[in-house]
This record gives sequence, structure tokens and C-alpha cells, in this order.
Amino acid sequence: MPKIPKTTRKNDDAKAAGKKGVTKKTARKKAAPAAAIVKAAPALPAEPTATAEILDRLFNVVVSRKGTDPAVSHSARLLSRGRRKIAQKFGEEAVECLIEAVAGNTEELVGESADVLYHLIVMWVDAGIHPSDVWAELTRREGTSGIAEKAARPRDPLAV
Ligand SMILES: N=c1c2ncn([C@@H]3O[C@H](COP(=O)(O)OP(=O)(O)OP(=O)(O)O)[C@@H](O)[C@H]3O)c2ncn1[C@@H]1O[C@H](COP(=O)(O)O)[C@@H](O)[C@H]1O
Repeated sequence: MPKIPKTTRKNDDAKAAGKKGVTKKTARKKAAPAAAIVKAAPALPAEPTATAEILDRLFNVVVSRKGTDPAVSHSARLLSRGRRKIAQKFGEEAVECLIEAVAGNTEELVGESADVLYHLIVMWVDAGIHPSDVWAELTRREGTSGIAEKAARPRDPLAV
């Protein structure tokens, strides 16, 4: 095989990396933050035994509990206590969740996350929000980076 001069190899590497004067090595270095993000996100199991569809089912159950016996149903009890109490419970669960996150307690964080989602759903039922309203909002945002969204916001002319 003919020996390829080093400078040509470097340029080919740069071409492959899509940048002038950037070698594979430096391109890899520059790509590191994105690679780190991908690595940090835990992969979903190949065949998850439970999926987010539980949220729609849970919503329907909570709706069905509205006006039923508060002695039998926790959802009915919460809904009967009113918006302020529901919001307070949601806030408490959110704080418990963040405490576990900061402490690095993964297992506890899973449990607290479930509490947050349940209480969020109770809050939606009380507020007359359907989960599909929230799914639609998430879908509308899909693919727009938060950085880009923030940069596109109209600037407050009075801001210094
Ligand atoms: N996912 C949940 C869920 N998560 C948490 N909780 C309850 O939320 C309560 C939170 O406990 P707390 O002590 O913080 O609340 P609290 O007793 O109201 O406390 P106070 O502030 O009133 O003193 C506990 O009783 C938990 O069991 C839940 N209760 C119900 N569900 C789901 O909702 C469905 C319907 O439940 P019921 O409405 O109870 O039939 C169930 O089948 C579940 O799928």
C-alpha cells in the first residue's frame, strides 16, 4: 500500500470531520459534550414492562373517583379538600423529590417521582386539564432546544 503523506491524511481527517484544519482527534474532542449528554441519559430497557401509558390510565381512575367516598378513595379525599390543599400536597411531594435527587438516592427518587406524578394528575383533574393538553404542548416543543427558545423570546425593552 502506498504511503500517504501525513499532511494529506490530516486534511482527509479534517474533511471527514467537516471542518478545515480539524483532525479526527480534535473533532472527537470538540464532540465530547454531546457524547457526554448521550452517555448520561440512561437507556430505556429493550422491552419496558411499564410505559408512560399508565399516566393516561391513572388520569381516568382519578377522574372516576371525583365525588366518591373520601373514606374509600385517597383521590376523592384530596379532590374534596380543594385546590389549595391539592396544590400544597403537590408542592410537598415535589420538595421530597428534589431532596432525594440532591442526595443521590436513586431508588427513593423513583418513588417520590411517582408521588409527584400522581399528585400532578390530581391537580390536572381539579383544574379541568386533560393529559392530552400537556402531551400536545410537549409535542409542540419537541425538537426546539431550550437555549434556542430562550434566545427567540422578545426582549423586555425596559430591561437593563
Ligand atoms: N398513585 C397513587 C398514589 N401515590 C400516592 N398515593 C397516596 O398519597 C398519599 C400521600 O401520603 P401523605 O401522608 O403525604 O398524604 P396525606 O395522608 O393526605 O397527608 P396529610 O397532608 O393529609 O396529612 C398516601 O396515602 C399514598 O398512598 C396514591 N394514591 C393513589 N394512587 C393511584 O390512584 C389510584 C386511585 O386511588 P384511590 O383514589 O385511593 O382509590 C390507585 O389505584 C393508584 O393507582
